[in-house]
Amino acid sequence: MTPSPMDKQHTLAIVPAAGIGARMGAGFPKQYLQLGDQTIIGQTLDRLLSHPGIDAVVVALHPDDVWFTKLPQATHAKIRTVIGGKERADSVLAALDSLTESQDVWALVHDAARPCLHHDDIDTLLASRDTFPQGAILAMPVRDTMKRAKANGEIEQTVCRDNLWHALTPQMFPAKALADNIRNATAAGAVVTDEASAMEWAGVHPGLVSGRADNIKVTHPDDLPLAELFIQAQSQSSDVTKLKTEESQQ
Ligand SMILES: Nc1ccn([C@@H]2O[C@H](COP(=O)(O)OP(=O)(O)OP(=O)(O)O)[C@@H](O)[C@H]2O)c(=O)n1
Ligand SMILES: C[C@](O)(CO)[C@H](O)COP(=O)(O)O
Repeated sequence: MTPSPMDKQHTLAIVPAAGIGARMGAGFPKQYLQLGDQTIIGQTLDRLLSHPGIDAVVVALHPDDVWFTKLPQATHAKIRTVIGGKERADSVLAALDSLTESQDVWALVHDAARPCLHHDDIDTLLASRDTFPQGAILAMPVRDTMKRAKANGEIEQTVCRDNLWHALTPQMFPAKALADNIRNATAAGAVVTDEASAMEWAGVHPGLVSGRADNIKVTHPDDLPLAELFIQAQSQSSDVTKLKTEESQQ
């Protein structure tokens, strides 16, 4: 049953963090690369742990992970950990299956590799439950002309970009429905690269919630300096906001 939009929404963040970061080529999992004054996953967890609308954070870790316990966030009272799986969907499902809450809860799934998540985006997604009780995802409309490539590297065709969006995370759904649909979709051999894919497989049409362009996924080496710039810009903006608030209170 979908939790009522009017009830206090018990919301758990799920952070798939069991990947090895092959495309980054760092020699260790990219979520433990330095970003600003933290690791990438440390930035991500701080943003989730500090949001008042998130009641707990379940992190799915690689079975051979030796880094997580060294993080300052590892001992936070709101943090739980599980062992992830072979694919991202398996890691998300492992986290969902670990939930012991008796009441219906919402799962807000966010990639560890998206460290620039802004509280404004979390606010907007949480608020979307009244509009999209079936669940919704943060996303960004495609801005560029889209091309499909041929195997030889030439353009095969231009793809119509009308109503095309980039799926981001967090993606938020009723936890039980999400678990059931990931389990059934993957068992049926469906390609499940995000939570919405599993819900769509079950005939659900999740909502699209426009998100910030700085919510990038750190995937390749050239994503890291960009994430650094976004983290610095957000920090300076937050400092300016704090100053303005202090000035207005004087
Ligand atoms: N079996 C997996 C694979 C990925 N992830 C997580 O899913 C998020 C998005 O995946 P991606 O950016 O592809 O990370 P990696 O799988 O580590 O990257 P690569 O594909 O380059 O190995 C990451 O936070 C990653 O840790 C996971 O929890 N379990
Ligand atoms: C979930 C996701 O970030 C939405 O864009 C994306 O599908 C993750 O893909 P990846 O290949 O696991 O990084």
